[in-house]
Amino acid sequence: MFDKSTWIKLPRNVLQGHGVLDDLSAAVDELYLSGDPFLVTSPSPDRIAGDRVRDQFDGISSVSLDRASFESVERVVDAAREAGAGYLIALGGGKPIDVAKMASDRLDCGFISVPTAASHDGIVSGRSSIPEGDTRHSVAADPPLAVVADTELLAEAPWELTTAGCADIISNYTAVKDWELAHRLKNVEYSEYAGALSQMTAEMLVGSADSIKPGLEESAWIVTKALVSSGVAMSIAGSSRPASGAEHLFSHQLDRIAPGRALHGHQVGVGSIMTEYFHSGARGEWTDIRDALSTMGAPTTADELGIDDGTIIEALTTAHEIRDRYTILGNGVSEEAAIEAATITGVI
Ligand SMILES: NC(=O)C1=CN([C@@H]2O[C@H](COP(=O)(O)OP(=O)(O)OC[C@H]3O[C@@H](n4cnc5c(N)ncnc54)[C@H](O)[C@@H]3O)[C@@H](O)[C@H]2O)C=CC1
Ligand SMILES: O=C(CO)COP(=O)(O)O
Ligand SMILES: [Zn+2]
Repeated sequence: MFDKSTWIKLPRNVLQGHGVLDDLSAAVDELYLSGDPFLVTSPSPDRIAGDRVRDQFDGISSVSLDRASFESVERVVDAAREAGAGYLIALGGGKPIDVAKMASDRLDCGFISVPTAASHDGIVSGRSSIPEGDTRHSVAADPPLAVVADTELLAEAPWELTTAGCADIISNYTAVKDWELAHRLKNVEYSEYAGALSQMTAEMLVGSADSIKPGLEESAWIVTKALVSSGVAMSIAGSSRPASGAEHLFSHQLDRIAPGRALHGHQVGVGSIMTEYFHSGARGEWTDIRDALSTMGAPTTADELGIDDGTIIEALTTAHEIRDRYTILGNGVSEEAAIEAATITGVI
């Protein structure tokens, strides 16, 4: 008997372009939602674009968060319940979007993703990434019902947020290699389609490197398209595997040991240089990853991340403990091997 089945959840409307934030209420009308909206944001995005949302939704209640945590999710759930909200609007970077994604799952309602930074590929994905104590949960949640990505707004965001988005996409190269390895060694389920989409997304972004420059709205356009495509790969896979391998474990561990030092995308980019070295050796493709990051202006060294060498080595040797996800790190790399990899690749 044929017993395979799958359920791919994707957004219904994806609006991308100059000034589309002003079409947010029209995009919401198209979804035939009932009840009032509730805004989930964080301080800078609220200051930058909160009023443009409020202007379209009279009297909308809101919560502004400063971090992604299960506590923040509870805060949103309580406040949205109290306000009698019918759906959520997430405005900001990856953190408010992840919190709103999980809260909407708890509230059994939909949410709309309104990124203010092209900094991460959770804009569209059906995963919510939330740290808790010594671990990091990649929680299954529904993807947004709609995405409204205003390239004018995204292009005005600090440039390093866009280079973080580029690096989050470039890390797909090693994430897919880790996924294939886990499939071969541990029989982890692998989707050829999701793996190919994720890898092609990284290849297309690198192919457009010449058009990714500060001050060009086209850069925000190219990077956002890649972030959407990578999020779709995660939705097809039903896991973050196509976009999150050992380089993400390394970054999640840095978030624990050295919180708030560097952006998620920048950390995974540097992680990807070293994990590519583990995959293919000193003459392998780690130089391609480093060069792609550097062409786009993303960090390639510990110094550029603002993180000391010892912390890089600690994160690399303990990254495998973050969660039960088999990668090239296996059961852990020794301190000597970590120092050698970080030194040869010029990270430290
Ligand atoms: N669920 C998923 O599939 C994914 C989740 N993530 C998660 O997303 C988070 C990383 O996303 P980030 O956007 O880097 O974090 P973030 O939401 O903390 O944003 C980074 C900083 O940029 C600021 N910011 C945002 N838009 C701005 C603008 N237009 N102008 C000025 N400042 C602005 C924010 O206030 C914040 O200080 C991590 O927690 C990561 O785990 C990342 C990728 C995928
Ligand atoms: O950051 C992500 C993909 O870019 C999400 O991955 P995690 O599941 O590791 O949080
Ligand atoms: Zn990521």
